[in-house]
Amino acid sequence: MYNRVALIGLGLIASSMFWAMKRAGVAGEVTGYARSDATRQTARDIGLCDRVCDTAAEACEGADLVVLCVPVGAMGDVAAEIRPVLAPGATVSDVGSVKRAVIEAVGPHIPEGVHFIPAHPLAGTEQSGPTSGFAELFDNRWNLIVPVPGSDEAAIERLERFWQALGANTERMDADHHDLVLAVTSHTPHLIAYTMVGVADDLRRVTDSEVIKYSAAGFRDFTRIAASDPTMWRDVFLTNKDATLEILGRFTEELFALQRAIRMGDGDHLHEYFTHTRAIRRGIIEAGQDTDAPDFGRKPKRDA
Ligand SMILES: NC(=O)c1ccc[n+]([C@@H]2O[C@H](COP(=O)([O-])OP(=O)(O)OC[C@H]3O[C@@H](n4cnc5c(N)ncnc54)[C@H](O)[C@@H]3O)[C@@H](O)[C@H]2O)c1
Ligand SMILES: O=C(O)C(=O)C[C@]1(C(=O)O)C=C[C@@H](O)C=C1
Repeated sequence: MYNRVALIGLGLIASSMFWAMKRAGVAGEVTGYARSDATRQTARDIGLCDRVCDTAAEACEGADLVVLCVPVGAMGDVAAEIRPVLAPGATVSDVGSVKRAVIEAVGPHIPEGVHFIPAHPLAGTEQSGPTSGFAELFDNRWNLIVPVPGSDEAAIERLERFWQALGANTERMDADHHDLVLAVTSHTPHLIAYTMVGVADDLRRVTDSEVIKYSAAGFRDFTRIAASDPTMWRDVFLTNKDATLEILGRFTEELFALQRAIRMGDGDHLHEYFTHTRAIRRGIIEAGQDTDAPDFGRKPKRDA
């Protein structure tokens, strides 16, 4: 599908892309670059990339697909660095969790004749670094393709076919809409998990290690999410500021309403609220939209 693919930033997403590309046989040579010597050495040691280069420009020379896999806040600098070697007809894409900020940071560095097609695979784990990737990460996951105005249709379709070969389902989305949707489904939930784990840690002296020892599944999931890469998430909140603040504002209002209901002993309010949220979850399962759910494919119990 592409003769030479360059991966810039060799962490969870780039390494998963490499193994998925090898599984699918969709790329000729895959070159890679990471900022630190240690990461480049690890990549060489584990056979991550056909060739690991010492500069981003060297990795991108002659590439017909370049994928920026660095934290969102580093995308602009990397784009400036590789600009001189980008050949007409090549595609530059990225995997950043925020799209408007990446378009603004990278777009100005894309030379005439080079296709710039941002994308965001909705797949990840709390792990990071070159050894954390695996070929199946994108299987049956969405990858949101966010073409900029004037993007070449054939280049977009080629990138979509590429991601589909890596196991993903693709859909196109406008950048601002993407950032709002992700603020709801990913960014704010991460912030809530970080906060909850912080609260538990504040209580550590009272509860000792019992917080973790006896933690139920919900809190354990919070601690998993709160173990995600701090640089990546710092950049997500700094670059998706407006949408995240909007959703956080709404979240806080709902939380205050629930807090008040608890204080006032308003059981009806609580029951009504939880009935409503349960119906939302069941709707998702019934629509077949959560294939990871343990109850996926089973008929939901109506009156449990
Ligand atoms: N982890 C997830 O769940 C997930 C999911 C989808 C998209 N993303 C996005 O993918 C991108 C990469 O995330 P990841 O999880 O693979 O992160 P990661 O921390 O595993 O890897 C990032 C890599 O980029 C390198 N790097 C950082 N700054 C750099 C710079 N200036 N120049 C060159 N290399 C640099 C790091 O050393 C590291 O090797 C981020 O933009 C993130 O928002 C992450
Ligand atoms: O499963 C996880 O660990 C994730 O948080 C992955 C997750 C998410 O679903 O929120 C995180 C950030 C991304 O940009 C895309 C996916």
